Amino acid sequence: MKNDGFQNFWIKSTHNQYLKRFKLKASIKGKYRLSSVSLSLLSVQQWLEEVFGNTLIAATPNVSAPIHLPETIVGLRNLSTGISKLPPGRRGWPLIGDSFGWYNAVASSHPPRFVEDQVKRFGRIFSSSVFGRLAVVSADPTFNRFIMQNEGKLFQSSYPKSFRDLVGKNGVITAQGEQQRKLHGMAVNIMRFERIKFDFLKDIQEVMLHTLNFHDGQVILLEDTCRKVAIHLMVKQLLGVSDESEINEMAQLFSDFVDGCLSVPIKLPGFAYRVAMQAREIIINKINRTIEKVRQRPMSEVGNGMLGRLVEDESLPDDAIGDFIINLLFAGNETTTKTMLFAVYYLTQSPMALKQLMEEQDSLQGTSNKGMLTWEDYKNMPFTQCVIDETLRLGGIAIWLMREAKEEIAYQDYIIPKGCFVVPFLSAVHLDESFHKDAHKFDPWRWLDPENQETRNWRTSPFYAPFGGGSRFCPGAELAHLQIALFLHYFVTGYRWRQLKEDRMSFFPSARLVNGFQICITRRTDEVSINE
Ligand code: HEM
Repeated sequence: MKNDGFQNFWIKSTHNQYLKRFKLKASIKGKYRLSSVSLSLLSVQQWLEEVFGNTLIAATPNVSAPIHLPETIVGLRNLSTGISKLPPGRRGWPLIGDSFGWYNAVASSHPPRFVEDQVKRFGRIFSSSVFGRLAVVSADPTFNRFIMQNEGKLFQSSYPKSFRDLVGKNGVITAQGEQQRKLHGMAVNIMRFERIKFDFLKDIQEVMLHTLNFHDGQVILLEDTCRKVAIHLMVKQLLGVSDESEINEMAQLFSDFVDGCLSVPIKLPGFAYRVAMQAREIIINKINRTIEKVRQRPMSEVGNGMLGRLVEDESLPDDAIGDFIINLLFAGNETTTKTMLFAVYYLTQSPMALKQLMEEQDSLQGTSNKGMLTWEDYKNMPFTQCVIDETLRLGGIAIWLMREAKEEIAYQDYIIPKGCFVVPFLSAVHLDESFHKDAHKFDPWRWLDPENQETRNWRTSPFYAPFGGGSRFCPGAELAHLQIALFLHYFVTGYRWRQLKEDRMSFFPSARLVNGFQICITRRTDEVSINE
């Protein structure tokens, strides 16, 4: 069998078999050392490794191919025993895996359709290669809950290194174990119900009145408007800044930062990732200066901003506060922006729902000063809440979660290898006809049905989890609901609109409408019906 330090083997990789990772790695090395296209393929591999922070796995489905392996790495006697049972699936081409399939899926208006196709062939839990990493994907509500509930024990979140560098290692999103739990607890505390009620209600409305200010006939891209609203909310809520020019400056920095988080991580000048890195540095410097200022002020003058409260609490060292704030910014900004945008998009397509929502909002009387809504008003918007819940179900803002197996995990008949990427595909469950009747229809009324109340509970329901679950459950969920409801209030009571350009959803690099939802705005005067 010996031949120049290499041995010839037939490695079989079928849907149900997974060749242990080091062997595949060895096979890649062996293979490309003998390949005439080695250099270009290797550089692609290195680039992807940088992007995804992991070694790529090449497995050729349903093919038996001769692969040359360096004798020293192989340990071939283990080959027959080192095969474990992965969920069935399709892993695409060597090296690139099923990246094109996944890219096409997320760039389409409806990524779960791709998952649906796999589910039909392989079942609700299947294996794949997601952007070059061997992955187990789940469209199974029970398994999704299992993954989320076992965060930190069997699974942990998994992000590319470039993303971790940008959001910072001290932030709740990238932190693991004890540190994650501590930071998560702080985020929950800072956005807890009573605080939202007293601290945020007025601030949010001030931002709405300031940013939703259009003249008759104005043409806008609603996506830009929603982004502006969300960024202003963040600046105000996180930093407690109220000076106009400072808000604008921070809004620009925040916007650059968020764009970079969602871009390809090219560190060259002019690229969004580099701009975001620079924005990050300036934001952190500003936060540090603000911390100094807060410390010099008497307690009573510490503002409403979360930063002020964090300094007051004294439970985080200064150098961790910046990362903490930046994490909240990332987690809350894009999600809120897109939910506001998609809600208006769906309402535009559903005149009945829009009419009912407008009637509900028109009927609310701001009882406090300057016509602002009170907490009681907010609690009196049942249909608006249904619209938000339905937008989150159908729009799929956080379509999937990114996890990694911390150890080899046995689930049902399957073995999930340690290090394997694990993807609870939330929106595949949200759009599954077996769990939601007419799942592809925008039907906010479904949430009024008494039979659906258990399903609707986004804290516990396996069938509806727009805010995730387990120890990473979104600490901003209540705040997000409040912000979106108030946005809808000020938008529909102040304006009517006409869509000017066809649009469709895409989910790459993040959830969006490809044309930004171009609309022409008309100020509402005293009419009450949009169907006049
Ligand atoms: C409609 C809007 C929102 C949606 C759909 C949403 C969705 C989610 C989801 C699905 C997760 C779980 C991520 C995971 O398990 O990996 C999450 C986590 C998180 N969200 Fe939200 N979110 C929204 C708004 C917000 C807001 C407004 C904030 C705060 C300003 C926020 C802060 C966070 C944080 C800090 C985490 C990380 C928690 C952790 O890893 O421990 N979110 N969100």
